[in-house]
Amino acid sequence: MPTEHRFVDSALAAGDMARRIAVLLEDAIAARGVATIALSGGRSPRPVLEALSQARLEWAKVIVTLVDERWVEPDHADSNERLIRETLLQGEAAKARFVGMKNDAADAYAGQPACEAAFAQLPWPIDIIALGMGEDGHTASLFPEAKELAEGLSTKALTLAVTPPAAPHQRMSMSARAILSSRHIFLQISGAAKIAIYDRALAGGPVEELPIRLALNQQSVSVEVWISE
Ligand SMILES: O=C(O)[C@H](O)[C@@H](O)[C@H](O)[C@H](O)COP(=O)(O)O
Repeated sequence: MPTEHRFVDSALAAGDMARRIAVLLEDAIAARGVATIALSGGRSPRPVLEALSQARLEWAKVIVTLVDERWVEPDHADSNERLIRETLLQGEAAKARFVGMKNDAADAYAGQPACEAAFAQLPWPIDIIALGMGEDGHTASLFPEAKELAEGLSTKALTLAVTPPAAPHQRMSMSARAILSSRHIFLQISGAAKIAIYDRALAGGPVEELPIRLALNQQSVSVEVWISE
């Protein structure tokens, strides 16, 4: 059962999540000399990333990477790398090392081997994996109707290319194996529609129906959820 942090206001939830991330990054640096965090894209993370960017940490000892990426140039409006650079990697936090997913390959499928090689160099397990969730129950870029979903849930690889059934752009995504190769999973849930899907996911059922279940219905990695109306 995940640890839930409930707030009436998403801004308060974002500030609390950022503070908790900063504490765990500090603990990781104290314990191992380095801290790693993998971040999701989309709209929800922005206030968390802006708040985290203000944290007083030894940022040069932090590695920041992505849970997934849209296969677009890093200056594209939909790029998760662009989101991270614009919000988190500012000021002192710009000293962190960023390991992105997008490379020069023409498409995500051609780009996957180089991305996999780069991810294999990260110091696993990742200290914190920050997930979002769509209203279809997807997380990372593991979409319920994607043809690569079964691969994403079963592969030993850390990354895979995905063509979302409805969302724009090919994606590079962490696999379920990569997401569960972590010390802490954080999940942001906001709004009634997502809360209903979250509750349904918790009630159990096939992970293929609601891929967020890969994180919620397991006991090996601690899961904390920030829930706001
Ligand atoms: O690249 C992405 O879009 C994310 O990694 C994706 O999995 C996101 O977390 C959900 O789609 C929720 O997105 P919102 O926060 O915008 O609702």
